Amino acid sequence: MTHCRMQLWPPSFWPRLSTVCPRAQTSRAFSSGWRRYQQELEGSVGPACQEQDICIHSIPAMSLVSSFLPSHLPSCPHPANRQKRIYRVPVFTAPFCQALLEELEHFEQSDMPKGRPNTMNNYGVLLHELGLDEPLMTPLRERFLQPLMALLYPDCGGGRLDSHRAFVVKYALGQDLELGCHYDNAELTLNVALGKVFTGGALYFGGLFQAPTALTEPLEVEHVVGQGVLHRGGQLHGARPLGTGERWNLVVWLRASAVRNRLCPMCRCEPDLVDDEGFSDGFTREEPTAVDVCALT
Ligand SMILES: O=C(O)CCC(=O)C(=O)O
Ligand SMILES: [Fe+2]
Repeated sequence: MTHCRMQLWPPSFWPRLSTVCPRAQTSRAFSSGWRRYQQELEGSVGPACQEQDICIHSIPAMSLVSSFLPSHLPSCPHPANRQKRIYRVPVFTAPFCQALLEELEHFEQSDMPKGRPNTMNNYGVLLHELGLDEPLMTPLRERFLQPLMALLYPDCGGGRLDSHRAFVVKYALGQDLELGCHYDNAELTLNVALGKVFTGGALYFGGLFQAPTALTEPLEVEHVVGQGVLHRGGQLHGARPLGTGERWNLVVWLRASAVRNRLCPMCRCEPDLVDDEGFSDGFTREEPTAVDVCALT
């Protein structure tokens, strides 16, 4: 893609990153961003990107396949299992996945402070730490996932998604290999395979955790690079052991405060809230409905 309207990293990050990621080793997207940054510093902004550059920061360049657009929805999501309401959808093109993987590896190798993606995975990247939450994940949720989820899961808050926790999980020999059976702190989840080359690691799905059924015959779903698997957060699932190679998947826990404010998806009780920053866990304090006293007679 040719668009490169936004910087890949907040400028304050870049001088440090350039030390840990020598330019020769950076991806085209990063290099073009770096070029642009240098030009801006010098006060002479030249052409933003080369034709072949892939910029992962702006929606037009996200390489989302056109079939993801709502107008194509009826034929787009492929039910991996109708009864379990698990769907497969194309999300990213292969070059986009490649560009994103390169950025993830640069970040992994850098000495930037890093949090764990979640309490279960030890390896991976939080998208907001990479600077990709606002420019990439929020538009992905608002413009692409919301209409899709509203159609597929109206009863789970699919039409009322208002926050997310987005992270990439990484599996490799000597690191995390598999993921035990769990449910997500999410009303709905998108899991997109980014690569690389690997064997094993299939996702498996059981019943809803609210109505546990034994995992005697779980549904196995193989990864396809660029494709996403959609499921309800409460659907019990896990990942089979990696055989060989490295597996990286983008996971977006989608949250609807209108649902979780009443029923916490983890403890199944009404939540007891404490103040926190950012999206936090996706709960909100609902203001009491205002009454227009002037209108009362
Ligand atoms: O390993 C995977 O791709 C699944 C990750 C997952 O289920 C999660 O992080 O909630
Ligand atoms: Fe999960």
